[in-house]
Amino acid sequence: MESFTALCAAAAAVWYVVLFFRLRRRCRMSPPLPPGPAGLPVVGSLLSLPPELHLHFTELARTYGPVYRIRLGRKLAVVVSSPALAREVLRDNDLAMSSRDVPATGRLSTYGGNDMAYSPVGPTWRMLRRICAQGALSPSSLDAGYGLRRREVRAAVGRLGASAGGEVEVGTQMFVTVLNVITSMLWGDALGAGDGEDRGRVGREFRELMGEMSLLVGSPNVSDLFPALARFDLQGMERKMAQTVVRLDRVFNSVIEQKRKTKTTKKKGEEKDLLDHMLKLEEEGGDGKASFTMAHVKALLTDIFVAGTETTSNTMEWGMAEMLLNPEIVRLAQLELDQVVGKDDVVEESHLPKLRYLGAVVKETLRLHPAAPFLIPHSATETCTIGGYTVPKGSSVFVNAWAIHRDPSVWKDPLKFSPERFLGTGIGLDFTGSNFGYIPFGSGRRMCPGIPLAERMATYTLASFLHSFDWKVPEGTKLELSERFGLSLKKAKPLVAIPTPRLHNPEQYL
Ligand code: HEM
Repeated sequence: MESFTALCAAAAAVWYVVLFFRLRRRCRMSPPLPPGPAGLPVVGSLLSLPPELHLHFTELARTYGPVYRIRLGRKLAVVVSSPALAREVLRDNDLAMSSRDVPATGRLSTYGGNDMAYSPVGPTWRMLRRICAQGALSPSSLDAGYGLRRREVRAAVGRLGASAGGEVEVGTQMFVTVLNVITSMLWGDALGAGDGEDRGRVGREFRELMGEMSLLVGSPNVSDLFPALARFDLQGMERKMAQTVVRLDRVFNSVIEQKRKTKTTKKKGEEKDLLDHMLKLEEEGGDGKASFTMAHVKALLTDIFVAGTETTSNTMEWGMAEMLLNPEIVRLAQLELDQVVGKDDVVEESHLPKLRYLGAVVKETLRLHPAAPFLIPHSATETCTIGGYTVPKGSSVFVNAWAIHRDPSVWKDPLKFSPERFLGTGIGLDFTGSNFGYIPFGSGRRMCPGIPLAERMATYTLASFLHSFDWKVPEGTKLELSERFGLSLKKAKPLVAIPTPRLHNPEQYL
């Protein structure tokens, strides 16, 4: 017995020695963690986070370099801020980095993470992307939907024409236009399709709702950083999100009920919208590879609203603000419009490919004001090496597009708003995500599926607003460009401007 005990002790000792050397070798072999602020015990750097997170994360890169780590409660976050490192995350390690943490607020807004943005890569996510890519966002559907976009943009020009000479909140006008285009695309009718005043009211309410959602999803929440405390909802963010979701859910239920009532009256072959397709798929239970439930229907609707409306309308508001600060750019854009469209006609989407200067204005706007400054943060499903450092499995990975787009080693005179930089032959200076110095829509498998719609809507609406009106800021108002951080970066102070008709024929404003 004694010899057996001695044998076990000797075996355990050998095992410990082997384990010790193995671990030491592994530690020597695996690269270190990225550098970063030490932070406090337990909370890490949580208490030093200011509201404008994009500025803070960009500042930290000046101290710790283009890849650094920051501990936020129990969560390790890695922030990358250079094109080469963005490429390593989004292309070289695309699959391992293609997941996302679902924040507690996001779980509520997406009916349990049943949407596209928070689904892990797999059959459900593929089905949701296919519904968009082959459905409402396919080139043929977008071409077929031009009539709806035209109707909404012309209605917006009409509304502005009616308030000509008075002050208008440009962002609200943009938002209502985008919202109505998207609702028409989703379920065939504009939201608040009553008179102009009603539309304005509903649009404002919906904008508040989307703004609230994007702020709640985009802001740090103790529940995510200390999961053990999640049930206390210490910041009240889940409670607020639940209230917002109830309001949105009411809208969805009434539209779905209406759809079901009119389904029987729809003739065979009659144009179907995205909700028709989704409800059919829901009745069938899925595509054979993944199930599709009412939670998926509502979650995908929410995704498209949250990801599609504020991002696009904020981009247009930033574009107008930058132009109003640079009258020469307005002059050049209007000159191009007068040459391509003429003053006796109205802008059509078919003009857009010829509006190269305005296209460059939109690209430059998305460079200086990327709607999603950190993209939608990714999460590592495997331990990876990025920039020579270890990024452990489970880390959140922030690609700081905002910093990359303002990096002086990537862009000449980066803070200057200069559409001309997109007129040359710059390689990959488009929205495909192939040039990692310019990634307003991300890159890789999780990149934005809404690019074709966003590009058309932003350029078409800006073109119509600039072609139809001269714009000025009210007397005594100082136009400035401060930002408010959220899931979508918006202007801290809404842009207020005065439109004056510049076309002679009143019918062009009907
Ligand atoms: C100017 C407008 C827009 C900008 C700047 C923008 C930007 C982005 C970015 C940066 C991402 C994340 C990419 C990543 O994490 O790698 C994203 C994802 C997404 N966007 Fe957009 N977007 C815009 C408009 C739209 C529109 C109009 C729609 C829908 C109609 C849309 C739907 C989505 C969805 C569903 C995702 C999640 C995709 C996934 O995870 O697979 N976006 N967008």
